[in-house]
Amino acid sequence: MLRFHHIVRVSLFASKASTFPLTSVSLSTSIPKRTTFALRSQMTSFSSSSSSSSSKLLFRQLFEKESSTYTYLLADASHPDKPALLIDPVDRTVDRDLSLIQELGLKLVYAMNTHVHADHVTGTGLIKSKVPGVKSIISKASGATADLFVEPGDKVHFGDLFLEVRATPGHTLGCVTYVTGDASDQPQPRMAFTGDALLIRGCGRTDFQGGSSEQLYKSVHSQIFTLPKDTFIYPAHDYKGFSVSTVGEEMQYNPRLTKDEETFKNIMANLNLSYPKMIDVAVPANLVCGVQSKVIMNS
Ligand SMILES: N[C@@H](CCC(=O)N[C@@H](CSS)C(=O)NCC(=O)O)C(=O)O
Repeated sequence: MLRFHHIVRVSLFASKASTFPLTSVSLSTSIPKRTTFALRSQMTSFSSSSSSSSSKLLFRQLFEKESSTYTYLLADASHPDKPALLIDPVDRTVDRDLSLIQELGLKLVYAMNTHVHADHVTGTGLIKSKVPGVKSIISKASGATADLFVEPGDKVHFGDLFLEVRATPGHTLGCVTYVTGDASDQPQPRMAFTGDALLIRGCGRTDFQGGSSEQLYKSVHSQIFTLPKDTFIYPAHDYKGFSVSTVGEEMQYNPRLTKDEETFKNIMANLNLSYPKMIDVAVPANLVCGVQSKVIMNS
């Protein structure tokens, strides 16, 4: 048995208000080496034969229908602690998500956001109040408060698995994409949780919260379209009935991002979308990772 230190990030910042004063976060646990990964998505399983015992990614895509938001549950199911994380939880579906986590025998470690959402209140604050010890994570560039801040290149470890952080601003200033690790012992194909930067056959709007069509175009082309073509795309929203795509598919068929930059900017300047109904509630609440959501919703 090897003793591993699961370092979330060597230079990870804890917020001033955090009760988590470490500059690096470690789960020190005895874990075996692994050979096999099983991706429990709707469509894929895979294996790696690089070492001598097994490790499994447990993966669930969850949907919140009022805001058409996807929440993602990932866990290292082969680790004794079954550490898990949620990406982009929604306040309305926190109880559903926590019940599932309990039923699956997982230990929720992180509640993460890809960005400060404008259309719904994050579930992060509620989760923290219901599950002591869970740490909230968001990008430093978001300007939001959280327990832990990530920056481009950081790795978020859960058990033997990890997510890499890529900066994908443009929809908002602080948007990041979380990508499963680039290593032989990590799930293959890789998976990219793109938030609102890249949607399936679409992309996030760029008309508020520091949005910029120029920046979004560069983000997607330099940080997402450079991933292997078989990388799965898992967005934060879908309004058309899609659930998953791939980098190769979006490079070929995305009606906005396949265009040249000038055409893209023109498309984005003429979307004429009305503002999200909840923007005035959601943005202030999400800037504090949803910890005020109950107060705001009840007042
Ligand atoms: N009608 C919805 C908001 C829909 C919307 O604006 N979605 C955003 C992502 S959430 S801020 C977006 O970027 N859409 C891109 C697109 O092309 O639709 C509501 O009122 O909440």
